[in-house]
Amino acid sequence: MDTILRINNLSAGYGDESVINDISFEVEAGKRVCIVGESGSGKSTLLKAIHGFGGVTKTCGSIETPKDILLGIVPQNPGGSFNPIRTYKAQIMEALKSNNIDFKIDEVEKTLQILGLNDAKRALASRPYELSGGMNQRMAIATTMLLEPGILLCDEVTSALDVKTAGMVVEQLLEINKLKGTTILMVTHHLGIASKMADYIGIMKSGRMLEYGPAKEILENPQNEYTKNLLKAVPRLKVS
Ligand SMILES: Nc1ncnc2c1ncn2[C@@H]1O[C@H](COP(=O)(O)OP(=O)(O)OP(=O)(O)O)[C@@H](O)[C@H]1O
Repeated sequence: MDTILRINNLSAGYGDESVINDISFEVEAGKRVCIVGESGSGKSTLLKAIHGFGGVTKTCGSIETPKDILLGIVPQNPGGSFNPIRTYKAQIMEALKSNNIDFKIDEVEKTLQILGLNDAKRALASRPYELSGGMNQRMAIATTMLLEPGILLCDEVTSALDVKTAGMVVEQLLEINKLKGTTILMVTHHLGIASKMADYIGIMKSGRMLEYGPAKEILENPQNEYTKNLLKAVPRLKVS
């Protein structure tokens, strides 16, 4: 399997100050990776450094992806990336146009349906303020997916959702990965979500990657004390 993302000794932060330090890991194409860590551990900063936006500056190391690959990011609060009073259809058309992708209604509706938005016509005619948090989150994932990213970067996409809706969004991300083979890199503070979704898990604390490896190994045989304690706080994990 080809490596689609290689991070070598990366340090990055804001201005001159690094908030993530000496991070190295690789992601194979088509895999699902979850980076888990408590609030402030640097997960969003890592995603922003990979995506190259959000004012994050790289102070050391490298981020390698294949040439011409598009990195799609679903931010923590997608509300901020949409105009609340314009229809999703207008905003999706605009996003596709600026990436030189044709708006094909069948393709758009199919993507919305994979994400559980079965009444795609209604969703497209809606404005963000008219939809629930869960629906807006799925519209954000759908819009990013329509740009055909090689890697889908997801920043805490379930944190604002109730448990049931969060579970649905995770199922739908798994479906996207299965149907389209999209590599997914998701950051979350929820080890339970990582256990459901990830092929590989990285554990971050205080800007460092404490351990990174196959999900089964991290969940069943963690090497780091911090990971062991995190696992104790999630008592009934099952790895399928
Ligand atoms: N725009 C910014 N300017 C300066 N410092 C920032 C900025 N954004 C984040 N930080 C700092 O970087 C550190 C890591 O924050 P980051 O948002 O990456 O953590 P996180 O693990 O994603 O947290 P959360 O789960 O709460 O989103 C924190 O100390 C935070 O205060």
